[in-house]
Amino acid sequence: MKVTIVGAGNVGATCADVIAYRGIASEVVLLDIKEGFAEGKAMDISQCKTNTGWNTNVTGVTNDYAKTADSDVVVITSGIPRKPGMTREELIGINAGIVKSVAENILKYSPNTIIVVVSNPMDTMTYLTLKATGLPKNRIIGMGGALDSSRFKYYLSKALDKPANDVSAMVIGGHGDTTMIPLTRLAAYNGIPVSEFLSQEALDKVAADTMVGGATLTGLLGTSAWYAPGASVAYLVDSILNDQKKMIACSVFLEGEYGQSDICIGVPCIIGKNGVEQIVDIQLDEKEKGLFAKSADAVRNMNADLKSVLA
Ligand SMILES: NC(=O)C1=CN([C@@H]2O[C@H](COP(=O)(O)OP(=O)(O)OC[C@H]3O[C@@H](n4cnc5c(N)ncnc54)[C@H](O)[C@@H]3O)[C@@H](O)[C@H]2O)C=CC1
Ligand SMILES: O=C([O-])CC(=O)C(=O)O
Repeated sequence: MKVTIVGAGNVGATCADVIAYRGIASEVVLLDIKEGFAEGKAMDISQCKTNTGWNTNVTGVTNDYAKTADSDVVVITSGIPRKPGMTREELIGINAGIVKSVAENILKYSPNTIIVVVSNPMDTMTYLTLKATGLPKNRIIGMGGALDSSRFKYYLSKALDKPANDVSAMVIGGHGDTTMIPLTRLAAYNGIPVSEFLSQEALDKVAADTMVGGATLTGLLGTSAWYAPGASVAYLVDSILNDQKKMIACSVFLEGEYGQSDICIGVPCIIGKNGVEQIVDIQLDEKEKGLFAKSADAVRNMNADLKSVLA
């Protein structure tokens, strides 16, 4: 199984590293526009092989799409990250052009691939990729919910003072500081609702911390996060390549689900060898429905800025 990762920066290289050492794919190609950069990252990652015991073939190329031919999955992480004080939405001006041209180049050599979009603003970049390529909706997946849900579980585990892997929880909606919807009502500690253990005030703080999880890290690091983002992409790619049919919150094209159409936004999906195999359309309560509609409005407003790129 072959995975191409476009953009060998912080997120792309981390994703390649996790895919390699976990043996998720047999071949990983890193592609970057910066001369020699992807080659260097691939070499550095490959020199881990003998001390960490894995065999994935990791190579790097400078803008040579021929080397990405016949990829089963392509991950797009190319573009700029935000700096402290910025929103993800402010990246659209530069990233839209990059994502569109990358998606078009990829399809020349991998017409049957499944594309995972990571570059921000991710929901809008996912919509752009779908519209620009005309690919069937099951083959375009935006990664955001897997990461946001892992942050939600992290903050819940801190509040509970219990292991994160004993917590089950999901974030849906847009991948933005104000558009994420942590589904607190459905979060559980070993099957028991977290409201049995935490006050409403504590739960509200967990949800608020989750929503600004990326901004908090950007403030601390000076650029946006990469370890959890890279691992979250690898988790999603694993479910596709190894047909695991995991339920993962992903940004996908909606046609009536959750009362929305003509938009890519985070909802629970079954992810397998065909990409998005099912959108899990659960019943939200009235408050959650309102939040989802508001989140969709914000994402749709952002999509309107794509007019010139899609013309
Ligand atoms: N969806 C999500 O959950 C997350 C999204 N992101 C987003 O992912 C993107 C990448 O973030 P980082 O890896 O931290 O940035 P980075 O700056 O470390 O890496 C980006 C790489 O893209 C390359 N690049 C730029 N234009 C290119 C092109 N036309 N073709 C090929 N490569 C190109 C750059 O040379 C650079 O190496 C950002 O837009 C960031 O906001 C980051 C974390 C999580
Ligand atoms: O915060 C950012 O800009 C990068 C990102 O999407 C995340 O880490 O959630």
